[in-house]
Amino acid sequence: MSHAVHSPARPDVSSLTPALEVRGLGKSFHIGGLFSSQAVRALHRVDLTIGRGEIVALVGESGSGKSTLARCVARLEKPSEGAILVDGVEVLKRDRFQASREFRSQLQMVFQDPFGSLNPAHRIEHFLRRSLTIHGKGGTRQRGSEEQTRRRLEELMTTVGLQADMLDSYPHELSGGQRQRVAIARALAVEPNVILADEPTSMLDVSVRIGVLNLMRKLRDEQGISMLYITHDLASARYLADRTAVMFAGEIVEEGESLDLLANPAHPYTQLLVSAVPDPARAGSYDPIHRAQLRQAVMASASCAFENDPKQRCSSEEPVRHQVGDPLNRHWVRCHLYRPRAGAGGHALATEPEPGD
Ligand SMILES: Nc1ncnc2c1ncn2[C@@H]1O[C@H](COP(=O)(O)OP(=O)(O)OP(=O)(O)O)[C@@H](O)[C@H]1O
Repeated sequence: MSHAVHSPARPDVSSLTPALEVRGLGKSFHIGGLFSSQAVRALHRVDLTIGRGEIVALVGESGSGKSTLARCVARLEKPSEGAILVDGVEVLKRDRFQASREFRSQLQMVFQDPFGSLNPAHRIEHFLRRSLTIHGKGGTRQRGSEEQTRRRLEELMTTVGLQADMLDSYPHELSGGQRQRVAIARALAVEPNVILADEPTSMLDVSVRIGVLNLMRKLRDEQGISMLYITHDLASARYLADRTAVMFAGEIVEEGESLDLLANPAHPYTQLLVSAVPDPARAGSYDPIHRAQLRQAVMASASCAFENDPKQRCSSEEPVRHQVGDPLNRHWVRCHLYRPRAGAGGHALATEPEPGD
């Protein structure tokens, strides 16, 4: 795989109002039945910004909170606290119905399962036409003749790399990769500024994954669409995303330019994830047994499994952000163990306690 390529024509995203901004987002789920006071904290003080025409990958293991974040942003879940700004407008303060109408024309979600999201009784044309007429820009009913609508539907199919005559097919006549392209076309019909893609390739054959990733990249480069790309797969994050954010136990613990972050992971959890990716350049470095032990320690720990400190500072004191290396890489980490390495902007995990500890 090659690395994320930035088109020279793309704007400097840092100078514009972000397409999506999440501030201090928290979400707890009540569990254990009616009389239980137990709750699971799925998200905690999550801050995330996606610039215009930028793809940000959200990576982390199962249960880390990635889908909950996407579902809160898509307003499929109600966050317990925090703010969500789409194009600079705070959406949680808006009337729910109004916000959801506006929302769907600005922000679309593409789900993991290309099989479950299309009703088998309808032809492909039905799904795209519905998005176009109900949610498309220009009001509840898209203006224009039937001929124009059909042309637009064909154009959408071509944009996602499908033949126009597949509009007349049923979902079962398409492959998984083709169905996921239809799901993307359906999102595009609305002309959104932001797409939230939750594991869009994880149920696809390896051979067709790259095509879907390339399509997402094309939509960013040619249409300036911003994306939150949720994945377990670090290699695809490096391939596709401008920046990558790492989620651990409901918090974003590290974030930076994808290439820099994945080459120089600063948080022990990110290092754990990176160590699980077989890499020919690190021959012999992947030890599945060691990785399984580390993972078990992470999952079993009530506090931070990485903190080899009896005082468990993480449970009493939230770690602050530290910049990692060159500020241009916008790479930061939140970990009590982090110590900047003296000199060339590198980093290291502390092996000795901080002064005063
Ligand atoms: N509706 C719910 N009720 C109770 N707990 C929930 C609910 N949805 C999510 N959770 C819990 O919130 C945490 C985060 O789950 P989430 O699905 O967001 O993780 P994820 O990183 O997307 O995992 P995966 O990659 O497996 O989808 C988990 O502990 C999960 O059990």
